[in-house]
Amino acid sequence: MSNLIESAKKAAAYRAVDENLPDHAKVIGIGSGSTVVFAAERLGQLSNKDSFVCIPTGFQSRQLIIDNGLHLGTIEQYPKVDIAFDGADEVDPKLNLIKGGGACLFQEKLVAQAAKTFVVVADFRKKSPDYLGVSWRRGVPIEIVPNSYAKVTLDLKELGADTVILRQGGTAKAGPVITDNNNFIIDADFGSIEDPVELHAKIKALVGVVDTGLFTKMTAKAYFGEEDGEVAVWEAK
Ligand SMILES: O=C(CO)[C@H](O)[C@H](O)COP(=O)(O)O
Repeated sequence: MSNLIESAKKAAAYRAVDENLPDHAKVIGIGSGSTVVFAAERLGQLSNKDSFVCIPTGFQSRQLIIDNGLHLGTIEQYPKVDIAFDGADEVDPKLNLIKGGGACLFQEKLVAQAAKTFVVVADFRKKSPDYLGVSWRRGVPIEIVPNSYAKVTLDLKELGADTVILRQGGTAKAGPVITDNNNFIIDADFGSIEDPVELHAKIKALVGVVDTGLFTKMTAKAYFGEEDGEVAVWEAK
């Protein structure tokens, strides 16, 4: 199973890069997670890789850029990104996303929103048949300023979350996960999300919230590596 999933991720990422990289691209965003590893690998194989800079979305992503011999830039230097590639935890048919499973959502959203074209790479498990929150059952990741966690927890329950969990480092760290921006992550389960735009707006309005893992109206295409080796492409309508 794990080989199958790795092959699916690789097939989706390679095809997404091959089909979407504009000839003139000078600034390319690189997301975080295990699937975008293959997008960075593919970019590193290009003969013209000295002609563009790559903008990371966190520590892991910066390492990917360096390890693949790509030129590293920052979003402060390059606030206009030609195209960005990133993974997702769940994708609905309207190309709304849940992201932040790897706790990198704020910088991922910053780069995605700065990008002219935002392309998702994923394996078949990330597709939702209708709404977000159906196949990804761990809740919506929300980055918060640390000392707001108790208040934001109460606020999220008032907004209707069934469970609100401050994400812990587990065996890797005693206490909460600290993001690349020195913040905390809350995972709030709202069940099936019929209107992610409205839910995002309500959560984002809470004092203490930096951003949510609901990415709406920003994805142009999503590439899914399938179990049979094929790649499915969903496009924004
Ligand atoms: O949002 C993310 C990190 O914050 C990742 O892009 C998302 O979790 C998908 O990761 P993977 O490709 O490993 O499934």
